[in-house]
Amino acid sequence: MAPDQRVVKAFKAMKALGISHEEVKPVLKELLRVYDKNWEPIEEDNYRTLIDAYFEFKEDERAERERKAPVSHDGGRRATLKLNLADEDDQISLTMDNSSDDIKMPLEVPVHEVIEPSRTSMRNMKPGTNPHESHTMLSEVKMTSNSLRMAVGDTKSSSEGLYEEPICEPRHAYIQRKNMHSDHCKKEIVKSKTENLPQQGVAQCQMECFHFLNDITKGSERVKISLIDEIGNEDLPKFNYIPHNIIYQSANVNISLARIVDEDCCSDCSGDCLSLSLPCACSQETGGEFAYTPRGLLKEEFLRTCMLDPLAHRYVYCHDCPLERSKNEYKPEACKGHPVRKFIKECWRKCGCDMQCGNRVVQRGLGCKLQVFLTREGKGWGLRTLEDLPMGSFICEYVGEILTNMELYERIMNSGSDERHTYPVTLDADWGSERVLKDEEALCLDATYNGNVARFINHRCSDANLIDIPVEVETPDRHYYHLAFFTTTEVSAYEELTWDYGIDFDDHDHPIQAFQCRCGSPSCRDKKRKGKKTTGKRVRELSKPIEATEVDPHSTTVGTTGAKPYS
Ligand SMILES: C[S@@+](CC[C@H](N)C(=O)[O-])C[C@H]1O[C@@H](n2cnc3c(N)ncnc32)[C@H](O)[C@@H]1O
Repeated sequence: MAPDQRVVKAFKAMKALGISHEEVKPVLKELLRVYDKNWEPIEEDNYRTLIDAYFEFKEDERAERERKAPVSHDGGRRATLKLNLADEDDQISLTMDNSSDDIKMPLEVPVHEVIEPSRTSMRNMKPGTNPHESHTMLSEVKMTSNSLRMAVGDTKSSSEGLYEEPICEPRHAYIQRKNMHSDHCKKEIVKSKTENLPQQGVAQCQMECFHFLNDITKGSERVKISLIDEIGNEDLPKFNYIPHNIIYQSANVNISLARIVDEDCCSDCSGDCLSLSLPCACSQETGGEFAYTPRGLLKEEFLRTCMLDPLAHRYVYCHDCPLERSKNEYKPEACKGHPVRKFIKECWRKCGCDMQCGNRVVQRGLGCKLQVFLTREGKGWGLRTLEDLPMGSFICEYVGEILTNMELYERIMNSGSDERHTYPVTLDADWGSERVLKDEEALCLDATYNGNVARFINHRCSDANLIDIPVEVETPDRHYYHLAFFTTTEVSAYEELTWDYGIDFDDHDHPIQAFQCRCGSPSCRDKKRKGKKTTGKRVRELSKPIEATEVDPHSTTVGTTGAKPYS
């Protein structure tokens, strides 16, 4: 029988990646079965689906081997197979003569369509580098993650409708290193993906980038987020991607329907609450008007109020501050103050409207095309948009482990001094209205070990293009809320997304050491330390602790947009 040219082409594309057709065959067969013999989704994007499926199959095979091994380090089963390749029945037959490797390729396969190995990555390999280094690096993270998996609202937002997969189970990033030459010279194959790159840039990227990961989210978000290193000399980030916050241990987060009273939701609504002539109960938090426009953007007026100069915020001062307690349980210092912040309240599960309701923006998850990239200014990895964004666009939430401040303090104290910490955020936007908070109610988010894409957002003093806003998504309890990033201005494609962490570079008492700021802002607050060795600690803090419940802090020194990292 004459070979099916589509099969031949698919094998050829995979062979260019060093994958033999014997290895590809079962994967292709299963894909054809899943897609009901429809080749289009398989051929799309230079066989992207096939490549993904192949690596996933390999990964799962490896996991299965590990599972069957007598000693298992991760103590449990790994991700279930996306494709059921164990099924030996040949439901789809591939009309390809696989007795020979010498496939007669159709001439029309354009060379540039084949995903090629990176040519420059060799230069980047240090002597003695383990060819599976990046693979291992990401595996290591996996082993620590399971014990922390008490998910809060941990459901997968989207899976393109094809497969069900456990969202928190880590999967290897799509980067493979292989021995390519008989002289054992190690050469890296970067399985580049085209999705987030302009077409003409794809081939260039494949030639020139040192690392390219197709999707750091492991399929757990609605959109893929790639990672690209065009510079070299930086290890791949070590962390476990989670799309939703996870309780680490002691945090008290009560997400029960019983907590939501009828007045706090719109059970009588249906469809889209934004289309109502009279806004429903869910708009009360924002003064009887929804915070979002029908296009899903934050209303300019609301945004401007949130962007007020930090000095214009009202501050509350606790009588018994949990933050100070976490630093010194027996002799806590006086409260340094917490800004009173505006909240967005989205419709929640008891509401009658549907998921497409315009008042459900943050809870629908990521929607923009984003990319993690290695910055040229020496800030490490950063986050950029791959599309033009209007002002008020929702970017992502800050997702991490929910810790009590006590737990965070201990974690920081126990971590090595050379460990790069992402900046945790304290969820103190409404501490003033609560009674004295118990330790398990004084919470923060830490994305250092488990987090989402927000952990890559770098700091920029004063004129950052993102702002973080507290959002009630599923509980009226204000000691736990979501923190969402929105653009404060129009942002062009390929611009870095930044956020003002609220660092006081003069604070030397904070447990997390400050970095030397390379934000490049004309209003950089770290100017005086430029060129000096950094020894200071970071944090936003007020200089004037007052033992009162609520104070106007105009006379205090503050450097924050509000939701500051641990302070
Ligand atoms: C939340 S992480 C951001 C992602 C980080 N760049 C990375 O590679 O994972 C915070 C860390 O990024 C670096 N960073 C962020 N903003 C910076 C800035 N403006 N200047 C220098 N380093 C910065 C610091 O090392 C800081 O500890």
